[in-house]
Amino acid sequence: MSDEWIIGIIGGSGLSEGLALEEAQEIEIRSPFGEPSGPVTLGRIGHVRVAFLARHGKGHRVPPSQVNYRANIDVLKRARVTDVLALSAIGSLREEIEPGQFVAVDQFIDRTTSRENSFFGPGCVAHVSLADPVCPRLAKHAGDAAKSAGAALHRGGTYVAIDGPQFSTRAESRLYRAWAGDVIGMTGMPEARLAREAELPYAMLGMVTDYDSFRDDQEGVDITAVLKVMQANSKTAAKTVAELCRALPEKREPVPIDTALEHAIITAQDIRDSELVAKLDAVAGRVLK
Ligand SMILES: CSC[C@H]1O[C@H](OP(=O)(O)O)[C@H](O)[C@@H]1O
Ligand SMILES: Nc1ncnc2[nH]cnc12
Repeated sequence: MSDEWIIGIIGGSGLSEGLALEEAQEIEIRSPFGEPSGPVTLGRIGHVRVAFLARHGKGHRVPPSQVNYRANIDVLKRARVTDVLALSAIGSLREEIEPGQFVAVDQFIDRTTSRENSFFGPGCVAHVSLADPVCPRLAKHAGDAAKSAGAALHRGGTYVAIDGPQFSTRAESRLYRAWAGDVIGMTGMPEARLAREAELPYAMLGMVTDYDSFRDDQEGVDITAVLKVMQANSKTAAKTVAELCRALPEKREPVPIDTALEHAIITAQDIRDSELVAKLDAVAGRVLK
C-alpha cells in the first residue's frame, strides 16, 4: 500500500454542494453494487488528494433509506480512497450537546431496517469486527480540524441510526437516551459497517442541528430550523475538511483497519460464488486475489 493519503469525504445534508478543491475533476465511477448517489469529485487540498461524494446526490435527491451505501463506499474504494470522513447533520439527545456544535462520533446503535448492510453474502461470507467502528486516528485528526475551524467540539458520542425520513416520536427519543445514545441521525449506518468491510478507516463528524424530541419544553423537530442551523454551519464544515488536509502528516502510516478482511472471509475458496467474488474486486480484491 502506498503511503499517500486519499481522503474520501461523504458530504451529508450540510455539505451537499461540494468543496473547493484544487484541480477538481468530476468523474462518474460505475459500481457492480448499483448506482452511487452521484459523481465523485477528485481534487486536492494542499498535499492531500480528496474524493468528494454527496451522500444524497446533488440538490439532495436521495432519501436516507434509498441511499445506495454499498455503491457509495465501493466507488470511493475504486477511487483509491484510503480513509473516509463522513459529515452528517444530527439531532442531539443530550442537553449539553447543543445545536451548532460538532460531535466526533465514536459508536453507533443501528436501528435501521431493510438497508443492504453487507458487501458479502451467500457464496462469500465474511465477518469483520465492528467493536470500534470509528478509526481513532482519523477521528482525532477530524476533531482537531473541527476545532481549528472554530467549531465547539464533543469528542466521542454514540450515534443512533434510524431509518427516517420522519423524525422520532418523543417516546423513541427518550428510549434512545435511556440506551445511552448521545446523538441521532439517519445515515451513519450501514455506511460505517460497509466502510469497515471495505477496509476503509472511517470517522464521522456530526453537526448538531436540533434537540430531537425528548424535551417537554420544546416542539418536535422543525426542518426549517434544522436547515437554518445547517446553513450556518456549512462553512465551518468545509473549513474543517481544509484544516484536516492541511494538518495530516506528509506520509500515511498503516492502521489495523487497512487489513480488516485479513482473516474475515470464511467461505472455502473452492466453493465461493464467482459472480459475487467478481463484484468484490474493489472492496476485497486484496484478500480474494
Ligand atoms: C436534513 S435533516 C435530516 C437528514 O439530515 C441528515 O442527513 P446526513 O446524515 O446525510 O447529513 C439525516 O441523517 C437525515 O438524512
Ligand atoms: N433529530 C434528528 N433525527 C434524525 N436525523 C436528524 N438529522 C438532523 N436532526 C435529526
